[in-house]
Amino acid sequence: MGTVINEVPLHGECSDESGSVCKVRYISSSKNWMESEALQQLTKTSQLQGMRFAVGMPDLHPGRGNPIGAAFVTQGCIYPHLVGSDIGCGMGLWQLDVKPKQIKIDAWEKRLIGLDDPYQGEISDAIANINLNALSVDAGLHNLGTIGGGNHFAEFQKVERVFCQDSFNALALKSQSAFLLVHSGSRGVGQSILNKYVAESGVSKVDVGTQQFTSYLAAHNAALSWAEANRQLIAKRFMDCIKTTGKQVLDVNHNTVTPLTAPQALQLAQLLGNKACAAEYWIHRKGASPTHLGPVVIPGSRGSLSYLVQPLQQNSQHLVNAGFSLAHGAGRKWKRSDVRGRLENKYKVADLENTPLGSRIVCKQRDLLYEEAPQAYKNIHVVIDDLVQAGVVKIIATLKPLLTYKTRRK
Ligand SMILES: Nc1nc2c(ncn2[C@@H]2O[C@H](COP(=O)(O)O)[C@@H](O)[C@H]2O)c(=O)[nH]1
Ligand SMILES: [Mn+2]
Repeated sequence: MGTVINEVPLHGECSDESGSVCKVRYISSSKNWMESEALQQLTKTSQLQGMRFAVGMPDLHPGRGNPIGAAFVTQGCIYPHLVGSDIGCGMGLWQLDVKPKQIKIDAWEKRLIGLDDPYQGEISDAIANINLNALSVDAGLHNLGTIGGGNHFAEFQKVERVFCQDSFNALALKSQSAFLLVHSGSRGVGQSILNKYVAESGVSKVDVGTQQFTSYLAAHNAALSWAEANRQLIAKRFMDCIKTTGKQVLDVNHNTVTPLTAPQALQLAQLLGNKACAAEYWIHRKGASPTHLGPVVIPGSRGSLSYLVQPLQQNSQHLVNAGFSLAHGAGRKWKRSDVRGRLENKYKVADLENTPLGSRIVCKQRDLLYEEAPQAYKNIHVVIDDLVQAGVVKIIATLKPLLTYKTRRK
């Protein structure tokens, strides 16, 4: 264990403008695909003022200036642009009251209608937990219950293999059930919040305790509730379409900024040799799942397995080393703009609408169908193995895609 934790640069320490040191690491074995551009972005971001600890996950890949698949701990300030525009994007998993054997892919595909359109039903229950005033931007409720574009999706899955029966049972899961994995976030709401607090003000660093800090954080927290409500309504709409019911197994956000818990802050202060007030630590997760909120699903792509994993609490040193965070997916291997050129001559649209695992894709946008091809993603098995080697997770089960819904809009 530990051989997959790499220090960046040679001794893993960068200093910000104030001269304070930030430890920088990434979790990756030699088998994993890791782009130098992603590591450069990790190092550059770690040099922001107030940055104390930066950890790249095995799914680390380049973003627009800042990498995706990373956790950044600051002290005394936060950076809204590191959370990004899709505040509260996350993965929710539902166990359905239907068995994979009962799933008729052709019939189900036909029944998934109207899901890109605004939800016409009653939403008062769905929005009950959202602090709409705190959002401080238009609540965008016409988008609630819709997946959105990019790599967001809703996917029917079945259990491929159970690795840890005890943990599987503890979650009251049944291997004979079908599952629904929903990946979506706060849609336009998160983008509006980012515009309001960063683009419009031109300020990227927000000091803890300022009025702007209090107001951004309230909007951010309301956007987390919006995103969670969105995934719940998406799941309800999908279940309604196929006339089934189900129960939520988990729901974990991967784009957030939150305070470290008191025990985490103490552990990190020890690691950093920092005698300053540990309570001031804030952790930004951009495409990274937390390790302290129970099991998470780490998906690969529409053409590969997803992993249900349990973060390991036994060895807290491993968790602090990993920035109390996990990969949130396989991570992009190819840039969106490159994929079509690489695959267009090899695969027709019809080829991409089915996967070697036997699953079906609903995606009527030709460009998106190519951009999201499984080949564009890193190898999920290697990403998961790196997390296992780093001592931060155990595998509970793997899930296999049956039907992935992206959009019917052309
Ligand atoms: N099972 C599926 N996994 C997918 C699909 N499209 C993308 N992905 C994986 O999800 C993460 C999400 O990344 P994010 O940065 O947008 O939050 C991505 O890294 C892929 O590994 C899919 O259709 N099905
Ligand atoms: Mn996401």
